[in-house]
Amino acid sequence: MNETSEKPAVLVTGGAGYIGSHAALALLDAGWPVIVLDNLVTGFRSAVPERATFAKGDVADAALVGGLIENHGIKAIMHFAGSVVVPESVEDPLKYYDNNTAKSRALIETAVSLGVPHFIFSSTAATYGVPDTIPVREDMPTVPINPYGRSKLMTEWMLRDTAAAHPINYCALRYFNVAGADPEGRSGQSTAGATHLIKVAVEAALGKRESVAVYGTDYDTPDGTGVRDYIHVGDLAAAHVHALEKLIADPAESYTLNCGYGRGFSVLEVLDAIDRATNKPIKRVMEARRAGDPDALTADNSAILETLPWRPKLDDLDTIVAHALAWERRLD
Ligand SMILES: NC(=O)c1ccc[n+]([C@@H]2O[C@H](COP(=O)([O-])OP(=O)(O)OC[C@H]3O[C@@H](n4cnc5c(N)ncnc54)[C@H](O)[C@@H]3O)[C@@H](O)[C@H]2O)c1
Ligand SMILES: O=c1ccn([C@@H]2O[C@H](COP(=O)(O)OP(=O)(O)O[C@H]3O[C@H](CO)[C@@H](O)[C@H](O)[C@H]3O)[C@@H](O)[C@H]2O)c(=O)[nH]1
Repeated sequence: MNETSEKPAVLVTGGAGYIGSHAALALLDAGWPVIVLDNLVTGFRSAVPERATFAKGDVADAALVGGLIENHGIKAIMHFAGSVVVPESVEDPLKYYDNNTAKSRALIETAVSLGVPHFIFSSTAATYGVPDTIPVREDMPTVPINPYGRSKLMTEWMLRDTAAAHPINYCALRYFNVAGADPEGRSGQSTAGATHLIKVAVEAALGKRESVAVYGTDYDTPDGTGVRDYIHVGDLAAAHVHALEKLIADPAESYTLNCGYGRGFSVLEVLDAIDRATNKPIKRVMEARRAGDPDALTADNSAILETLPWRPKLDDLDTIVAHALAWERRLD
C-alpha cells in the first residue's frame, strides 16, 4: 500500500524558512505530499526538503497560488510565510500589515474561492502582549503591544470570520519561543542576523559573535532575567501534522491553540545550558531591558493536550540546545 498516494497534497507557505521547513519534513515523514511556496525573502532554497515540490513566489499572487491548488489537488494550507522580527515591525509597521495581514487576506481569499477546506496558521504568543497572569490561556485577553502581534491577531480574526461564513475550518497555533533543530540534522535555523536568544547564544558559543547581551536583570523573576517557554521546533512541527488531521476529522470545528510546554527558563538558565553543552562560558554582557519585553511568558498548554493527540517529546532544554548547536556547527 502506498501511503503517500492516499493523502492529498498540503501547500506549505514559507516552507523554505526555519519552522516551515521542519513542518514540511514532518508532513513528508507522515506521508503527506508537500508543495512549498516561498519567495525566499528570508528563506533558503536549500531548506526545502528534496521530496517536496518547490514554487518560488508570493502568497498574494492569486494566479500562482490558484494554479498550485488546482494542479496539485490541495486540500489544506499551512501558512508560515510572514515577517517575523518584532523590532522591525515597530520601525516599519506597514511592511507587517502588508506581508502578515494583507497578504494573508489574499491567500485566505484564494483558498475560499477554490474551496480549500482546511487552513493552519502560524500565530504567536505575541498576540497576548503582557499578560496579567501566567501561564497564559487561549481565552485570556489578546492585547498585543507591537505591530507584529497585531498583524498576526488580525489574521486570526479574518480566519474566525471567514470560517463562520464559508466552508473552511482553521487552526491558529500560537507559538511560544521556538528553538532547536531537526534531531536528524536535516534542517535548522539559518536566519541571517537572528535576534532570538538561543540562536544568538549558540552563534556566540561557536565564536561567530563576541558575546551575548542579557537584556535586563531587574525583571520580576527568580534571577531577574526574562523567562520564556522554549519549544523544540521538532515538537512544534509535529503539532501541525496533528492539527491537520484534527481539522479533517472535524470539519465543522476550528481551533486556537497555544504551542508551548508550560514551563519557563530565564535568560541566564538558557546561557548556563549552552555553557554546559560546550564546556566553555559564553561572554555575557548585562544590558538594559529591551523595549516591550514581558517579565515572563509561558503557555498553558492544556487546550492542545486535550484537543490533539500531540505530546511533547523533545521538551528538555539541554536537548533543544544540543540540537541548536549541532545545526549551527553544520552551517560553518
Ligand atoms: N520563530 C519564532 O519564534 C516564531 C514565533 C511565533 C510565530 N512565528 C511565526 O512562524 C512563521 C515562520 O517563522 P520562521 O521563524 O520560520 O521565519 P522565517 O523567516 O525563517 O520563515 C518565513 C518564510 O516565509 C517566506 N516568506 C515571507 N513572506 C513571504 C511571502 N509574502 N510569500 C511567500 N513567502 C514568504 C520567507 O522567505 C521565509 O522562508 C512566521 O509566520 C512567524 O510569524 C515564529
Ligand atoms: O540577545 C538576546 C536576545 C534575547 N534576550 C532575552 O531573551 C528572551 C527571549 O527573547 P527572544 O528570543 O528575542 O524572543 P521573544 O522576544 O520572547 O519573542 C519571540 O517569541 C515570541 C513568542 O513568545 C514570537 O512571537 C516572536 O516572534 C519571537 O521573537 C527575552 O527575555 C529577551 O529579552 C536577551 O537577553 N538577549
